Amino acid sequence: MKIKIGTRGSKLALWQAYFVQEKLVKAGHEAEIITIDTKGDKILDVAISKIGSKGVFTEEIEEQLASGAIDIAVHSAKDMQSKLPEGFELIAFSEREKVNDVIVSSNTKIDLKQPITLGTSSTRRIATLKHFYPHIKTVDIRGNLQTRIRKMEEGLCDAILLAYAGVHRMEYDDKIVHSLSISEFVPAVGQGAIAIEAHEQLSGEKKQIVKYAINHKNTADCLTAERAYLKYMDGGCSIPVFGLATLQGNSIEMEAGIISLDGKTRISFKLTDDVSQAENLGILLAKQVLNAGGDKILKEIKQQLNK
Ligand SMILES: NCc1[nH]cc(CCC(=O)O)c1CC(=O)O
Repeated sequence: MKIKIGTRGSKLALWQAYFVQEKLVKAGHEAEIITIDTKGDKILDVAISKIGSKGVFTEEIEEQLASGAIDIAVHSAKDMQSKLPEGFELIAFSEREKVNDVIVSSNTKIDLKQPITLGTSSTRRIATLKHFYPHIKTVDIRGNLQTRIRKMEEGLCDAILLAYAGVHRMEYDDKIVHSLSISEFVPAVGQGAIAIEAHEQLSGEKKQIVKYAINHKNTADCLTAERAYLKYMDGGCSIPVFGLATLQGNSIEMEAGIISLDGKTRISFKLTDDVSQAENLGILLAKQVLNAGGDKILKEIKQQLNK
């Protein structure tokens, strides 16, 4: 069976598409990669949070899924909205990479205790820095990893704050000067995992092939909890919420929360349950976070981002 894989054309997106292609080929199938340009790839001079996060990297790809021009689309799970448009679903998640954030720099002496300037466009990272490292300045930085590193070396900032997964996949491990702790920088929902999106019209046979070749059950269970949290919080990737689930045997533990944009208020809870309750766990955490003042933070953030 031949599977047509759609992907954005960025280096990281292509790495992920080749990774999926290789798994399908190893499972005995043919797999072709088709690259698709999206709004998010074309608009490079505006912070994503200001374009409006809704589907900037997915709209054009979903058109191709709906028409059947491609069978599946490969995405970073982190970039996927919590509510997909009608007719689309995530049918598999690959085994997750290390989930932490890292500091990348050409200067090995970067010291987080100093008042340095870090490049990042993520509201979660900016708010987390304001909370734990208020003396650090941040500057908006866009573009792929290669572009960001060039901007840093040209003097825009001292270092960049990124997900380990992307840095590692792009083979920039030697520029990592710090690994950030996941107790302070709790990652974004889905960080480090690759998601496979399909349209409901995809044949059952192709869906099975893809699930069998790609899906990693532990990762999928964790992502079920995390994405239920994100959905209940009504958040996309531009809201400073975080959520990380981990599995130990049949027990799933999840930490989730939200930080106000000024970094002053950080709400976080941890819960554990049986893995069969993954979705409920995410919803329960969202209810706790909202009740503890997360609802107010969310409202403020939505007002600020809409300005
Ligand atoms: N927000 C963009 C994005 N989407 C996925 C990754 C890296 C791979 C991953 O986290 O799964 C990145 C870059 C980053 O946040 O540093």
